[in-house]
Amino acid sequence: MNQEWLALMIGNSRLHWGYFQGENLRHTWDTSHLKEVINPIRLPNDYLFFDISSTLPLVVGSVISSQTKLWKNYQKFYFIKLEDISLNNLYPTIGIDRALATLGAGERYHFPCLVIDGGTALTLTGIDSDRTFIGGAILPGLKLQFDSLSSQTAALPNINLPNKLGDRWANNTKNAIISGILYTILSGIQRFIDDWLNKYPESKIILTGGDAENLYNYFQQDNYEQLSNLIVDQNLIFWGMRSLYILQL
Ligand SMILES: Nc1ncnc2c1ncn2[C@@H]1O[C@H](COP(=O)(O)OP(=O)(O)OP(=O)(O)O)[C@@H](O)[C@H]1O
Ligand SMILES: CC(C)(CO)[C@@H](O)C(=O)NCCC(=O)O
Ligand SMILES: [K+]
Repeated sequence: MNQEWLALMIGNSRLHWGYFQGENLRHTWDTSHLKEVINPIRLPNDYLFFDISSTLPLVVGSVISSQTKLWKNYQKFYFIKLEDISLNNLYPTIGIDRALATLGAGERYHFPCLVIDGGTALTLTGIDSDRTFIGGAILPGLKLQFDSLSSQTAALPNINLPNKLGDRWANNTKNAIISGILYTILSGIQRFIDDWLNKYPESKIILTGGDAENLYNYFQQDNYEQLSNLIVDQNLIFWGMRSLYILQL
């Protein structure tokens, strides 16, 4: 079946969109949060824009209820709730983005899996081979760490995420901030991964979210010995939505 549908993940800093034909994810893009629902939805297709009819089914996951409410009059609106996710032992307040991403990761790469989502917040979420949630962690994401340091101090400048990891022992302010944040995050995540792989040696480790590519590159520059076990996949949440929605097509 090739029915078209839209997937929308309402994240903390922006909206993440996916355009599907049946099971095939044809296009993904990000936009800023909406003030109102504009009709029709505009799908950026490389340099062109074309409009999607508002009758397309829209599958929505959201961690921001005020953004969800904007869609209440949309015709074919499927809102994903935690109860829809076929994973065991999820705690009631876990973010739907974490649940969807781990579901998508397991469906795509097999369970057990550990998902590391480098978003506004950085989260780790681990699922075992019985699709049971084992546990996870939440910390400020990369950009948030840089932003909060500069906004709460007088002398520390705001810095964009660098491509290069740089020297651990820095000798200017900018590089000291980069070193402090990045080396600390990397060692912390490595400890989580190593611990997880001790328990679940056959597990996949999947990086996703806005910072996934950067994190992978930093791990590479740091010569992380588990690099070959890391996968970058920006579409985990969409794979999770697909596995739920496809049943209804
Ligand atoms: N255009 C962009 N806008 C915002 N963040 C970006 C952008 N490009 C890369 N990033 C990086 O992505 C991170 C935010 O990730 P993402 O967009 O996945 O977050 P999010 O929308 O809050 O999603 P989630 O709520 O699922 O974490 C930031 O730490 C930032 O460094
Ligand atoms: C942790 C975030 C902000 C990551 O996007 C989101 O998943 C969320 O709002 N979670 C709720 C709290 C929890 O997951 O325990
Ligand atoms: K909050």
